[in-house]
Amino acid sequence: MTTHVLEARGLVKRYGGVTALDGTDFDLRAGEILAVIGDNGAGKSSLIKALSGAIVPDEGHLRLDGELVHFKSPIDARRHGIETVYQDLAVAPAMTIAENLFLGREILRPGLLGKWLRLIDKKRMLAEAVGHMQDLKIGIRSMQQAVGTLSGGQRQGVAVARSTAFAKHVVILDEPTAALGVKEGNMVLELIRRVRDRGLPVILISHNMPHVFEIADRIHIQRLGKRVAVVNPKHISMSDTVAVMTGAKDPRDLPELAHA
Ligand SMILES: Nc1ncnc2c1ncn2[C@@H]1O[C@H](COP(=O)(O)OP(=O)(O)OP(=O)(O)O)[C@@H](O)[C@H]1O
Repeated sequence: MTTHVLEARGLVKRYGGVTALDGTDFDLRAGEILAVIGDNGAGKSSLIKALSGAIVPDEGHLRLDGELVHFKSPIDARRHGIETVYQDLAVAPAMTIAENLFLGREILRPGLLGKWLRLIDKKRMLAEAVGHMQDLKIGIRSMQQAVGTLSGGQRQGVAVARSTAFAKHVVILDEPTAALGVKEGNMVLELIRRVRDRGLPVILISHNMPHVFEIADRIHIQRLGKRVAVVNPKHISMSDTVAVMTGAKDPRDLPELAHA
C-alpha cells in the first residue's frame, strides 16, 4: 500500500459566485516531488492555500499521515510540520541570512535573570544556519550577508533552506524558479532534489513544463477546480500533459502507463 503523507478529499472553496475548488482530491506520497500544474484559474493556489492553512475549505477534509487535520491558519499547518515558500518570498532584505532563517522562530537562551529574561542566542542561530545551508549545499560566503544583497537564486535558496529547517512533514514551493535565469533556476531545481533526497516530500507548483518534467516524480493536473489526472512524467509527453491540462485531451484516452 502506498503511504500518503498528505491527502485531501472533496475540497470545495467558493469565493462568492466563483468556485475555486470544486471537490478536488489530492495525494502526496512519502519521498516524492509532486508537481501541481494547471491553467490560470484552475485552482492551484487555492489548493495549496487549503493544504497550508491559508484558507479554510468550505467542504472536504485533509489527512496528514492518515490522521484527520483541520488547519485554521498557516501557523496551525506549520505546527504540523508543513512549510510553504510563496512566490513573493517572505524574506527580510535588510536582515542577514542567519537572521532570516530563524525569523519569527529565534532560538533563545537564558539571560542574566535566568528564565525570566531570555535573550536571542545569535551564536547558536549562526551555527545552525551554517549547518542548514551546508546540508543543502547552498554556497554562500558569509551568513552575515544581508539577504537583499544576494542574487535571486541565492535568495530562493535561503527561503527553501528556511522552510526545510522547520518542515517535519511537507515542503510546499510556489513557483520557486519563476523569476530566475537558467543557471539559477537549475541551481534551485538541484536544491529541491536534495530536499527530497533528505526525506522531505515536496509539492511544487509550476507553470514551467521543462522544469516540471525534469524534476517531478508525479504530476497532479488541476483543471476547473478539480484534479483531473495524476501522470507519470516518464511515460507521458509534455504535449499530452498540456492537452489534458487545457481540456483538449480526455485523461481517459491516455495509455494506462501514463497514469501515476
Ligand atoms: N480571494 C479571492 N476572491 C475571489 N475569487 C478568487 C479569490 N482567490 C481565487 N479566486 C478565483 O478562484 C479561481 C481559482 O483561482 P486560483 O488562484 O486558485 O487559481 P490558480 O490555478 O492558482 O491560477 P493562476 O495560475 O492564475 O495563479 C479563479 O477564478 C480566481 O479568480
